[in-house]
Amino acid sequence: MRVKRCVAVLTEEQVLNILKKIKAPDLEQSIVDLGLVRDLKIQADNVSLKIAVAQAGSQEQMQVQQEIVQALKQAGAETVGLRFEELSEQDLAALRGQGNGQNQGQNKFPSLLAPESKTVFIAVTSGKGGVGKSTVTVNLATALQRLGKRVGVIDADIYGFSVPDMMGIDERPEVEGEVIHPVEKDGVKVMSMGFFVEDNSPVIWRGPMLGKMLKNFFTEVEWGELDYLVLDLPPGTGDVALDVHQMLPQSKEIIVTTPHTTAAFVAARAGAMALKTNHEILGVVENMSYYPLPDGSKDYIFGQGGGEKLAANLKSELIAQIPLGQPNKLESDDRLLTGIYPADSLIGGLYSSLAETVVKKTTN
Ligand SMILES: Nc1ncnc2c1ncn2[C@@H]1O[C@H](COP(=O)(O)OP(=O)(O)OP(=O)(O)O)[C@@H](O)[C@H]1O
Repeated sequence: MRVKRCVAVLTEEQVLNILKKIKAPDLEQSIVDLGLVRDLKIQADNVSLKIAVAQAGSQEQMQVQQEIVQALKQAGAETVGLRFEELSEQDLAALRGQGNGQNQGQNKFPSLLAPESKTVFIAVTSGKGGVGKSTVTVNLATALQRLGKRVGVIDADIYGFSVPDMMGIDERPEVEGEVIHPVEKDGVKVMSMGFFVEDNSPVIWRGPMLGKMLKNFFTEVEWGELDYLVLDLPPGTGDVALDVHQMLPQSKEIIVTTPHTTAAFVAARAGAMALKTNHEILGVVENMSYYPLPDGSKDYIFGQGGGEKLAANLKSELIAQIPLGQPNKLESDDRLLTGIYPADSLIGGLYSSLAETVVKKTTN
């Protein structure tokens, strides 16, 4: 009798995670981080992919081949279709440079990823889009800067990079030789994936490419000394979130939700990932909590309790409840209207309190 094997269908994320552990022979870095995995396709329990190698047909290639097939079959793939393509001399030289990127970076300027770096990383995440993750990122960063901290922001939300717009940034980073200088706005240093997109055209970047970009943001960008680096991650638990978890094991997290219970339920997944990867959750920020009425009462338009419930679920704390309100342009302020709330507004004050809480929680 023929017994049909019951196999789990792998997702792209799972496959990339498995491949991440496999190193390119003479580059000493993961084939995924180096962007050597191409044309990945998964159909039922068949996985097919192309790998770029230094030298086709070499002993190293065969070794990588065996490692990949073995790892994927062990994880449940029935068949693994592997093709190879040879890297050009130019690509190879660039990758060799990148392989040592961290060391080169350390020679050029101290890397934020160096073990002696004192920078506190805070990843701002959410379960779904549109809950105000970018708004919280830029306003928390600004509030920390107002407290006198040296602050940087990385906008890694590739599907909706809104940080430059929210901060009123029109310029691009300056590139000097091999060094990239972040854009500085109101004392906050900013790098955004959006700086590398022309005319707001849609970008289709695959996971490994994103990871590479993000890594370059740490190793090729001269941040100077920073007390805090706040990262705006794409919503959900995709590749970039995973990259950040792996690249920044010391990163702490803030989870943004709205009071709506469904939003909080979805956000719990992002929180569960943080817990699973041992990232400390600083707390939950509930955004759009209520609409403040002129008589001082509150209208809970989107319901109540989502933030509280999520915090309890994650054994964390609700560290801010931000009401609905447009960041107003001050009469005296002739700058463009941005997404930053003025320090003396109700919401600006709430962000100051949030920044104080964050400082308290991250200072020993
Ligand atoms: N408290 C608030 N009151 C009023 N509008 C808000 C508030 N918070 C955010 N917004 C607005 O809601 C919209 C979505 O916010 P934002 O871009 O910060 O969300 P997001 O979670 O980062 O979304 P995405 O992941 O899709 O980029 C923006 O237009 C923003 O100005």
